Order: sequence, then C-alpha cells, then structure tokens
Amino acid sequence: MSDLLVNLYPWTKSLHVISVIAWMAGLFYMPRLFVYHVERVAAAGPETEEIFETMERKLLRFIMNPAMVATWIFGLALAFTPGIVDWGAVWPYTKAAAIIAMTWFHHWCGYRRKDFLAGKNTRTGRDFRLMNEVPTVLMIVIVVSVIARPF
Ligand code: HEM
Repeated sequence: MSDLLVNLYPWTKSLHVISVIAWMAGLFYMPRLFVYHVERVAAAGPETEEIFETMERKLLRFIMNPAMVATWIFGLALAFTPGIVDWGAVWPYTKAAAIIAMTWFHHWCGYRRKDFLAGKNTRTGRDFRLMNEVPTVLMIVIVVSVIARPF
C-alpha cells in the first residue's frame, strides 16, 4: 500500500490540486450568488428567485460537494504517503486548521442556501460580501503553509 501511494504521488497531487481549484471556485462564487439573490430578487420578483435557487442548488450539488470530497480523499492520500509530510513541522497543523475552517464554511453556505429555500434568510448583501472574504483568507493560509512553509 505504501509503495503504491509513493508511485502514485505525482498523480495524487495533480488530482488534489485539480479538485482544490474546483472547490475554491464554488466557495468563491456561492456567497456572490447570495449577494445578488438578496439584492436583486427583492426588486425583480419570484421568477428571478427560482433562477437563483437553481443556480445555487447546481453549484452545491454538482461542483462544490464532489470537489470537496475529492479534495479530502486525495489530500488524505497525500498525507498517508510515506515521506511527504514532516509531522514535526508546524505547517501541517496550520494547514489542517484552515482546512477544517474551509470545510465549516462550505457547510455554512449549504445552510444559507436552505434558509433561502425556506424563505428564512435574514442576512443582508453586506453580510454575504463580508463572508466572501473568509475563503480568501483561508486559501492564503493554506497555500503559504504547504508551499512557502515559513513555520
Ligand atoms: C481537504 C483536506 C486536505 C488535505 C488532507 C490536504 C493535504 C495535502 C498534502 C498532504 C499535500 C502534499 C504536500 C507535499 O506534497 O509536500 C498537499 C498539497 C497541496 N495542497 Fe492540500 N490538503 C487539503 C486541502 C487543500 C486545500 C483546501 C487547498 C487550497 C486551498 C490545498 C492546497 C494544496 C496545494 C496547492 C498543494 C501542493 C503543494 C506543493 O506544491 O507541493 N489543499 N495537500
């Protein structure tokens, strides 16, 4: 098993980065959709609301959920590959903390989508604009942790 992981390492890492890109695209886009959902639907009415609900459902189901699962699977495969992670260094733990926060943010988006569906959204466009910064900050922490490794 260890030999297999070592031989597959370049492929596992490629697939990890590909799924990360897809996941991040969704995490950046979903709060933007929520901003327009709040601000435009109030003016435009129920037909526009249906369009937003469909876009949000498809983004979550067909891009964000599969991409998150793939990122975790290939990321854990990398973590179990012998010789790749120096568990005595600090970076694996800063990266892990930011990944857990990113996964929390993913689920936060899922719950906000359900609020819209139930007609129970209480958040403003400004709230969603602010939350849009969360994945950006976490991405910077993750990439600096895993590539520059300053700690
Ligand atoms: C979901 C759980 C995740 C796990 C378990 C995980 C784990 C890992 C591991 C063990 C490596 C290999 C490091 C090496 O080859 O030296 C890696 C590489 C990488 N990860 Fe993750 N990761 C996860 C999520 C993410 C996320 C969310 C991002 C970006 C936002 C990310 C970005 C990267 C990048 C860019 C690399 C390649 C670094 C290089 O050039 O060596 N990972 N990941």
